[in-house]
Amino acid sequence: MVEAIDAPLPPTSTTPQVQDISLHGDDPPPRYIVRELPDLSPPSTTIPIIDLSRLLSGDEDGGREELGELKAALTSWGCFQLIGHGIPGELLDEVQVSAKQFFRLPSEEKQMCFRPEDDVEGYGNDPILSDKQILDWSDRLLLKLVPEDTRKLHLWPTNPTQFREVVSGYSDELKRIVEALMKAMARCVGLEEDCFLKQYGGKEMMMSRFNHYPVCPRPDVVLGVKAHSDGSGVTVLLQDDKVEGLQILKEGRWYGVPIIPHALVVNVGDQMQIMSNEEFKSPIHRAVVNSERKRISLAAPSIPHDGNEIEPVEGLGSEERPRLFRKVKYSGSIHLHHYPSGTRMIDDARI
Ligand SMILES: O=C(O)CCC(=O)C(=O)O
Ligand SMILES: [Fe+2]
Repeated sequence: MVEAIDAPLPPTSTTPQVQDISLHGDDPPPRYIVRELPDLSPPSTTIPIIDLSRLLSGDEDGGREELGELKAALTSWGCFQLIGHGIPGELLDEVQVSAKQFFRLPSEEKQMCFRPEDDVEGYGNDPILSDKQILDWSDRLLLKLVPEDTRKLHLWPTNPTQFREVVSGYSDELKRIVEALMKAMARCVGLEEDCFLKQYGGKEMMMSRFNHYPVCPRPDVVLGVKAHSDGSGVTVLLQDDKVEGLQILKEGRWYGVPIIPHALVVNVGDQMQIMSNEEFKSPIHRAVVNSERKRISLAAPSIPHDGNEIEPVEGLGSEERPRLFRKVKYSGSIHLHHYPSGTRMIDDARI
């Protein structure tokens, strides 16, 4: 993780896109060299696999068994591979292809999507908040998906032409899945199924972060995304269908997460760790890069509406396990402040 930052500086647009640095095949500039060198081939692990269609089969044996598996996954790894989610494989393939086509365009053609100086949405590299910050070897396109009427469509790619339709279709599917998962997460620890969703106040937000990791001649000294936990309630990640790179930290060791075709990687975020009084873990994870093949991923964090207050739900604290967090007001800018410095908003919320 990077060192704590000093007072934040305004983002600057003068740093080149990683894609452009990568085109020349030069070694990464010093700003990208991490202090803690990544292990490029850690043990691969089968993180738990959860079947959503079984989870939704109610009180039948399969449903109950799957709820037990879900609880085990959330309390141990804080993440799992989701299968049986009902999203057609062709749609997932189209999302991958559309993202790859967009990233492949030369910088001039992505101009209309460039992140404005005063915004977090749009296309750009790791936002720079401090001179000391070590930069991620990735470019990203950040777009709000939900609420639909707050989408900044002027930053959404028009090339490739199918991008908007495909991503909107995927967003509708994600909304359905996230709602079903939030309810199942409550049920698996014996709570009212709406208890987590209620804290979203009916005004949830879902972002999309398209990550592009260009090839790097020195993957051993950079990170695509530095070690972090997500600031979300839950995040649904569509991994590249061919190139691995996601790693998860468990009990002090990094594990590589293998690709399961058309499965989605779901992880608990800090908000859910707070709401569940730390029953569920928000895992530390990172992405490594590759000297031969570029990689993409699409993370969709689902978060309470800016300004919503969240706290551990009633029924999870006990004498042995007192309430661990105070009530906190969530704001997207809190997470953005913490991410570059490698610190966690969740630690500020601890009692
Ligand atoms: O690319 C990946 O596999 C991980 C991306 C990620 O963790 C994120 O965007 O929050
Ligand atoms: Fe993440």
